[in-house]
Amino acid sequence: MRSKSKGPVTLRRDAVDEGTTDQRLLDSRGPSDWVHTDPWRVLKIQAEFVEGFGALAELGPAIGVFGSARTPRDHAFYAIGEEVGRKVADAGFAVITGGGPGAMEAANKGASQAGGVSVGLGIELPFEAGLNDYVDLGIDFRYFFARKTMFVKYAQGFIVLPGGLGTFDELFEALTLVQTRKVTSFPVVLLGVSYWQGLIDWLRDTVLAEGKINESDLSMLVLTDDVDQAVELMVRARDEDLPIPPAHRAE
Ligand SMILES: C/C(=C\CNc1ncnc2c1ncn2[C@@H]1O[C@H](COP(=O)(O)O)[C@@H](O)[C@H]1O)CO
Repeated sequence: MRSKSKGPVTLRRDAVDEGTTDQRLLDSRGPSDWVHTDPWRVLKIQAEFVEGFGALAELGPAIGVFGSARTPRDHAFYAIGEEVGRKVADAGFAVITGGGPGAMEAANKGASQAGGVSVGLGIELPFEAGLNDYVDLGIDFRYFFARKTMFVKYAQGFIVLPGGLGTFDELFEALTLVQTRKVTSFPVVLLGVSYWQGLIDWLRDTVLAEGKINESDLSMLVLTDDVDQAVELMVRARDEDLPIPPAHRAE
């Protein structure tokens, strides 16, 4: 009687199939179009989560720093980004950025040169930029949503430098997750009063006034030019588990 075992499964008579699982795995002659299908993509997505969680699980307290990929190295906000990275690292946090150029590079530079943990969560883009030179622990993601999960899972607060669409996306993702209680509250500081004031005014005078957000949503945001104040807020939230003090909230 023909009989075959496949793991816990026993096959007999006509149920017996040809070859072994290993043979099928190692055979390169079959169709390969399945690598372009969604089930295969799901496995790649899973792999990104596994790699990300594996690399960051033991990171310790960390602050996410967002900001424009286009901030030139000779711009004042590049220097401020370096100061943020350095002071956040000096306060005992790892710095997590998008790993790209501009404000991200500045924050990674400050953190790395201060001897801190400088993390970059890069993203595959059509215009290849690669991880900046100051990323000491880098992970490259294919999928934006997997990468964004890493920011909110491993950062305990966010400092947001002036930026464009990518920065807005990351900022509003963080705010939405707090608003919908998908994450417990964390401090969010907008650094650069003159850059961000217009957004705060619009949020208060239009969005809040029209009842599209609550006062508590707006009060999640702290607006300042003072890097020390931004870092102090992160430290207080970590050490004292304090809610954001009302005096620091955006007017
Ligand atoms: C524009 C150029 C490269 C872009 N490279 C990026 N690498 C990593 N992360 C990026 C990149 N661009 C955007 N991001 C993410 O969005 C935020 C900045 O976006 P913005 O539109 O510039 O504000 C940033 O925090 C990243 O996480 C070539 O110079």
